[in-house]
Amino acid sequence: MLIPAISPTADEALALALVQAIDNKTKPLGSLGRLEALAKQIGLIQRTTQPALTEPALLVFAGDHGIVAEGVSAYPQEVTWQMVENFLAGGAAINVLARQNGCALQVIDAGVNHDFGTRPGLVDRKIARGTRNFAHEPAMTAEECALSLERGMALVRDLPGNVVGFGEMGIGNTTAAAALMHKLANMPLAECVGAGTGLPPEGVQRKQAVLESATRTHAQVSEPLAVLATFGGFEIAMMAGAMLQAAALRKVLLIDGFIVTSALLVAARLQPAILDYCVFAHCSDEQGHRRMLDYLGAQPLLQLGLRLGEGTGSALALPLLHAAVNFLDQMATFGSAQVSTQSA
Ligand SMILES: O=C(O)c1ccc[n+]([C@@H]2O[C@H](COP(=O)([O-])O)[C@@H](O)[C@H]2O)c1
Ligand SMILES: Cc1cc2nc[nH]c2cc1C
Repeated sequence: MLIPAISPTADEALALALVQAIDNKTKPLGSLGRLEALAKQIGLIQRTTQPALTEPALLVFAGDHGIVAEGVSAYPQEVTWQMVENFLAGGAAINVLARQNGCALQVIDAGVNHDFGTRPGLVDRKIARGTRNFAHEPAMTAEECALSLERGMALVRDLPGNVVGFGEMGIGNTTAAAALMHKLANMPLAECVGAGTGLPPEGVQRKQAVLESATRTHAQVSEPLAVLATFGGFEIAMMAGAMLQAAALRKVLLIDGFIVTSALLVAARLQPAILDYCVFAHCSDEQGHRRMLDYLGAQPLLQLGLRLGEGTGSALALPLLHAAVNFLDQMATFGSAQVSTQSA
């Protein structure tokens, strides 16, 4: 498997030109706050002082997890395929938000434990019907992990636009994501484990005990792809591949919540420059997400108390990307509007 090359976006001359263009707009210096940093980032990604967003797409990857046999989620595994059906019928939160924000939605079966048959609208990239239970054995083989990454990369090569949002669905995947965080960001499990879909405190304790035992079982695993294969999910690995390809193609990546960010942890270990291409949509209420973002040096745009997944944060942040690009494109400058500049 070939991991695509990703170049840092740094370009001093272009950065200066972008800052000048932003500072020339009819507003007090810096007064558009985070939108200014966003406009600069998108300009650097697209290598222009006139960035534009085309055909944003949201990819929602679904997969099941063998670790659910240990009782680590508040919901049963069949919710994964039932929610996939809901996505296809247009009735989930992400359908509403993607529609509202003019974002195309692709739903990908990365490894759901269900036979969907031929379902129009569902992108079938199924690796297997769920991962193995990593309490006892690695969740995937190295081959399954590599195939997941490759399928994610191929999906993004076929996308027309220059913005890709990421989302996921998978009962049990906050347990997988917590393990990835523990191993890849080197944080104590207690800081990585949260309530997921809504475990009560005893449930969170149980989840932590399951993870403590599993990480002891696989204590020798440390290399990022081995960590991904041991603890990850098919949807997480496919997302990591899709993210790497999207950054290699200089697209803007919209990063959603706890699980999507855990896929980025893997991708960033393989290609650190990927972070230049990432816009962090929001900070999830899942305990652990804030620390995961801090570890990556990421500043999320929104904090709305969301803990849903599906790419809902990504979809909600898309209008802010449009705002950043539009002010740079459409605002008058001090010169063109004949407005006086700062006096002192
Ligand atoms: O995105 C998040 O931060 C997030 C936080 C908590 C839960 N989720 C969603 O809930 C599911 C995983 O929760 P759990 O408790 O089954 O591990 C999965 O479908 C995720 O999309 C998502
Ligand atoms: C109903 C439901 C919807 C979801 N969407 C993402 N994760 C989810 C988990 C549950 C339980």
